[in-house]
Amino acid sequence: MVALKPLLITMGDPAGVGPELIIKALLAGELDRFERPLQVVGDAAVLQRAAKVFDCEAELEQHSHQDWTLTCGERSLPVVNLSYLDEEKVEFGCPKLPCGRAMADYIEWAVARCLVGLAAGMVTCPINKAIINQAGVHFPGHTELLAERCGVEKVVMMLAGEKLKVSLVTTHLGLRDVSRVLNTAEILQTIHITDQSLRNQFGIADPKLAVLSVNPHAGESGLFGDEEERLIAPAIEQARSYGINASGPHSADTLFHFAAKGEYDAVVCMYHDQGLIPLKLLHFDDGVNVTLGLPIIRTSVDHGTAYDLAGTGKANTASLIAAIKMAEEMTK
Ligand SMILES: NC(=O)C1=CN([C@@H]2O[C@H](COP(=O)(O)OP(=O)(O)OC[C@H]3O[C@@H](n4cnc5c(N)ncnc54)[C@H](O)[C@@H]3O)[C@@H](O)[C@H]2O)C=CC1
Ligand SMILES: NCC(=O)COP(=O)(O)O
Repeated sequence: MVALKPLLITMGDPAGVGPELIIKALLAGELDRFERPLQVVGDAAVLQRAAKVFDCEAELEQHSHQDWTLTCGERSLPVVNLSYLDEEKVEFGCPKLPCGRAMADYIEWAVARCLVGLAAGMVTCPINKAIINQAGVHFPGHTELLAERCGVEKVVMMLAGEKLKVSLVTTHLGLRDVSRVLNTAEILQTIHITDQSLRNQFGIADPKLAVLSVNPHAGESGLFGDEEERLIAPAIEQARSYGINASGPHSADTLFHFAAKGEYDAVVCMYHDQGLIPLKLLHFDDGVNVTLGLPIIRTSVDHGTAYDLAGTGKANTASLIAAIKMAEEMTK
């Protein structure tokens, strides 16, 4: 039998909840349920320290320069060790510069491994976007970094839960810049990539997409802005001419009520918070962030570093588990 390629889990910010989520999921036996091997990409000593949060002694065994095994109780976890952070520099809940380079290195290693076909996909734990930038890695998030490393011009950030899926035309930028950068071509690409991914990766035969407006009341016939008539409606028209079942521009205030009842397979949103507020209202615990349009599989937790919880063991593992399950589904 051919050995299954591993799914890589990047540890995220060593000062955030990523390390303890991995350990908590491991101790709860959640990671045992996967047939496919999992490999953590991070810092073995930081993971060992995270085990102490759960009063669990974790042993480390080094096999080669990078390959380690972390054993907590009955369970073991292979770790690709990419950093040797000084414990004093990794205080729980206190993001620091040396962690910035380390968390970028975990992502870089994982994406390179996926691109050469040595891993089945990557699941990411949260990073601190400000700190990776301060460390000289100039990307606003995983999504943009991965697009660049994979040589893809347009990818789509989708946040997915059982009741609601949202995909975003614009991602990490200030609200005042949204209208300035919105354009018909990118709206159309977002609709197209969302449609293709729902068909090919989520197994939905004829996805029904709702495309949102950006202004109140869908612009009220131009009284509150003209992006709907000028930019969004032409994109929807073109998408429909390609056979995509897209409608809109819908008023964002009412549309989510119907989408959450199952009337749409996904909602195409114009900016980050437009989609993420309803998504997190419904799926705060178990939502998954998935990057559509990449040549590799990448899913992620839907939340951030949760510094207020780091070191308490209280952070919920449901989003990490859902992200691993989704990545596994996408390999099929
Ligand atoms: N994919 C990624 O790498 C993401 C990274 N971030 C980064 O995270 C940092 C903090 O961002 P915030 O806006 O504070 O969002 P956050 O998600 O870290 O925290 C917001 C609130 O949600 C709670 N929370 C988060 N995850 C939780 C979990 N697993 N279980 C229980 N409660 C949880 C936190 O305790 C906090 O009260 C920022 O630097 C941001 O850039 C934010 C979102 C995604
Ligand atoms: N709020 C979701 C988010 O910002 C995710 O960013 P990324 O690091 O996955 O690009």
